Amino acid sequence: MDTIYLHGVRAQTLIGWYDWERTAQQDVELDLDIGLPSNRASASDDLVDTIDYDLVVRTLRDELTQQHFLLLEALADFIARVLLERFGTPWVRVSVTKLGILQDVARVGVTIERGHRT
Ligand SMILES: Nc1nc2c(c(=O)[nH]1)N=C([C@H](O)[C@@H](O)CO)CN2
Repeated sequence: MDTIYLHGVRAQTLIGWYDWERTAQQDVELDLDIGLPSNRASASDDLVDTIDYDLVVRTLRDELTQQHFLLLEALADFIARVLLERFGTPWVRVSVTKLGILQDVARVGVTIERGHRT
């Protein structure tokens, strides 16, 4: 399966288990590996035959500013569902990272996979 990757995508959302985290949106970093429904674009050289990664980034940034989550797991699942349901990806790996939220821990996050990799 051909894939598109988008790594180190910064986005903002309201997220956190604790009340103090949910007073303002915070930056999260996304690492996305997105399976393509076909490899048609390799031959056609046409954007309509693939997933437009620019549209993926714009869609996710827009959606995440309108949502709120308690856990990173729920945020990752939301992103996976957008990619599966709206972009037609058959398989996706989503990593979401909080930056500097824990003392002496640079990055903490979760990774999930959804769909089927062929
Ligand atoms: N498995 C998880 N553990 C924790 C999460 C999470 O999203 N998934 N979140 C928190 C707090 O929101 C944390 O970011 C700040 O203490 C704690 N544990």
